[in-house]
Amino acid sequence: MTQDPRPVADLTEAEAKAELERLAALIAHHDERYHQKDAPEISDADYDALKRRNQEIEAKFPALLRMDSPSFKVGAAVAEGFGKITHRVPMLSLDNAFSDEDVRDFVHSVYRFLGQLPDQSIAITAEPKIDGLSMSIRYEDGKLVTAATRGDGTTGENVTANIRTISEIPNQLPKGAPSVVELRGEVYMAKADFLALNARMESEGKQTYVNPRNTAAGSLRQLDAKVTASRKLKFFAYAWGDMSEMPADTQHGMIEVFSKWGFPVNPLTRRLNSIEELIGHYNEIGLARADLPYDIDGVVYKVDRLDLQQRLGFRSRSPRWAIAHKFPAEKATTRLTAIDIQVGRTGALTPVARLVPVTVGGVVVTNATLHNAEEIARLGVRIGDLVEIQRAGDVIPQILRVAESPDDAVEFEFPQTCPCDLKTPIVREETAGGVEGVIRRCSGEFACPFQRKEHLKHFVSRKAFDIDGLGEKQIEFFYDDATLPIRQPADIFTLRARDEANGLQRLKNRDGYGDTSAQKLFDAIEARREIALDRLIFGLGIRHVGEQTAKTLARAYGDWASVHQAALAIAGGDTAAIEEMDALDDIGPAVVEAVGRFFGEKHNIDMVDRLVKELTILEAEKPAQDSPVAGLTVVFTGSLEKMTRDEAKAMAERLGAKVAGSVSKKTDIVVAGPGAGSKLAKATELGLRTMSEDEWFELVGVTPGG
Ligand SMILES: NC(=O)c1ccc[n+]([C@@H]2O[C@H](COP(=O)([O-])OP(=O)(O)OC[C@H]3O[C@@H](n4cnc5c(N)ncnc54)[C@H](O)[C@@H]3O)[C@@H](O)[C@H]2O)c1
Ligand SMILES: [Zn+2]
Repeated sequence: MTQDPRPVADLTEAEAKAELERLAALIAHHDERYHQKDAPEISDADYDALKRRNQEIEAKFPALLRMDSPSFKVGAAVAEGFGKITHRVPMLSLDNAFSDEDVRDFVHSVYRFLGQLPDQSIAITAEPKIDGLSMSIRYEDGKLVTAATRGDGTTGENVTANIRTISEIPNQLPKGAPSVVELRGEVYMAKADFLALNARMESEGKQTYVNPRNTAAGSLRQLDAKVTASRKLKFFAYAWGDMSEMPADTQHGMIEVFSKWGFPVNPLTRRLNSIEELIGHYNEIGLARADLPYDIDGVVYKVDRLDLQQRLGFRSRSPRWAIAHKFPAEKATTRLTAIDIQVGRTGALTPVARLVPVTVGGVVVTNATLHNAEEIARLGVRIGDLVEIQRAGDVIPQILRVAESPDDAVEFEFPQTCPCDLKTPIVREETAGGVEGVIRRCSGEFACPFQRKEHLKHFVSRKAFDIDGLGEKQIEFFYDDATLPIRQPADIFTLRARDEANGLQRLKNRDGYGDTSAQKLFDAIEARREIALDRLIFGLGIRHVGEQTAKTLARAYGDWASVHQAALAIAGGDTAAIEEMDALDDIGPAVVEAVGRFFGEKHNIDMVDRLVKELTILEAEKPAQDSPVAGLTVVFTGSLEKMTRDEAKAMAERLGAKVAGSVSKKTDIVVAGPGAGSKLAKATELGLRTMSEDEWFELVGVTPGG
């Protein structure tokens, strides 16, 4: 994207025609990547540059204007899988201003259009331009009825169920609100929630997201609203569509009404009276930008009076009464002095570029992520290079390109071992997403000091050992404790004995522990000395061995001795053992390989041996082979009335059935409670066997509660 295109002034008409054709196709491609797939390939600044070039050529050669010109288009068409909603009032885009000059031009054009003299001041509202995705939410008689994305401006995606999961958006308007209200605004993800989500993705060994905007869009445009619900999306109201009645006559007044109705509105909104004030406010927001809890990419100016808005009207893709004053791309050039390897919680090794400190958009940047070895190769970056960096969406700075490479720059060699110095091999993993998805990990797992603490947290987590009073916080506390350290799982079960050796004096009377709480902790630990086989397997934190896989393994092998023997055999390369595990339902080569790798490391074997000595491991319950649902795949949906989801799942599994989260052709039975929605619809569509909760109990011959 950095190649210099030919200046517009030098283009012949034939060249301009070809260039417009190229740009139309290219921009349409990037629109689809950004709006439909939530996965842009180029930066917003580069995208905006393409649009501007297109506009400049069109301005110089008006006769060449294409029917499919990007200048007329808004967003992209509705993605597959969603219902469509036609907007009664179109959802448009905004014209952009990139300089103070552009802002002046905008204000002057407003005055000119209205025939107003410059001294008759026209109030203009300034609102931060939230970097999320716009949403139109329709209320009828006060009740939320539909919600739609912008789509191509005319038709959007029906995301009503997803929007209902956002707690900041009321389901009900207060009494007295107009009978039809189409409220519009921006759904976004706060930076902190984005970082927390990424930390979680990382701890689950999944590839992380790139920025809050795409993550918010991707989280909202989910066919399964449960995913949306888990993502903590937020909202700011700033516009409207179809309204049966107008509750105010200015932009600012409308926003105040929205706030009274219970919608979040942005606190940095101002009503201003001159170009100088607009630019002053823009500069102020620019300085505050880095510290805001959410990403913004500019300031939107809107003529405040709604009657004037109406007179000004619309162009094909944007209103004449508003403009987005964008912040410049946050780029800078600096020297790369070193590349360090950072070890994440799951052992993922990320190369980090150390930079000569440089200020980018008001923030001092000293590091930039290089993502993985493939990215280093793609950029061709070497130590000592002058690099161009960008703060993308305010999160982690990225290296865009090498600006200059001196002769004495040094090639970076990706290390063969983890900085933890265990000399355990680095494992290269390919997750979805091509070269971007390649992750290298330290295979040290429990033994790698960078990973051990996180493994311990996993070990005590709810679906593993689930020890009351011993959670993440306490692991942090005990991990580095001088007198009673917990450095590996077995240490948890020796905690009391170690304390006893000191007359039970070490734990109590400090850091919040008294007689009772210390005793309570010891009791909770004792209660878990007897543990279900699947919880133990899951608790070990073997890569790819999640809760479900742990259950499958437990059920298949029955007892710990058999699991252990099989795992050691697999580590030793025993083909029969490998094939046996590989043949299990839902278990693929990745799991078998991970088990083999885990039990191929002496430190893991020792850790497990020490732990197992402390435990009584229960045998797995054998699933009933003669049950009427043995071997079938069941989906529970809707609200169950006689059992919880967990109970339903456990019962079905006890009866030898497999419980799935989503309906597919492979589903055998769908048990639907009241309020069952899309899953039931899909089951009916696929002609699957569906039944009520009661029919389910009848089928399996169980009396609820009995
Ligand atoms: N990187 C890429 O490949 C790529 C591709 C397409 C679009 N884009 C980016 O998307 C944007 C262009 O798309 P666009 O058509 O949505 O235009 P836009 O983002 O420039 O302006 C319109 C949008 O601004 C948002 N907005 C936020 N706060 C607002 C407020 N207070 N009042 C009104 N609107 C507000 C709304 O969602 C509205 O739809 C640009 O930033 C562009 O760089 C990038
Ligand atoms: Zn390591």
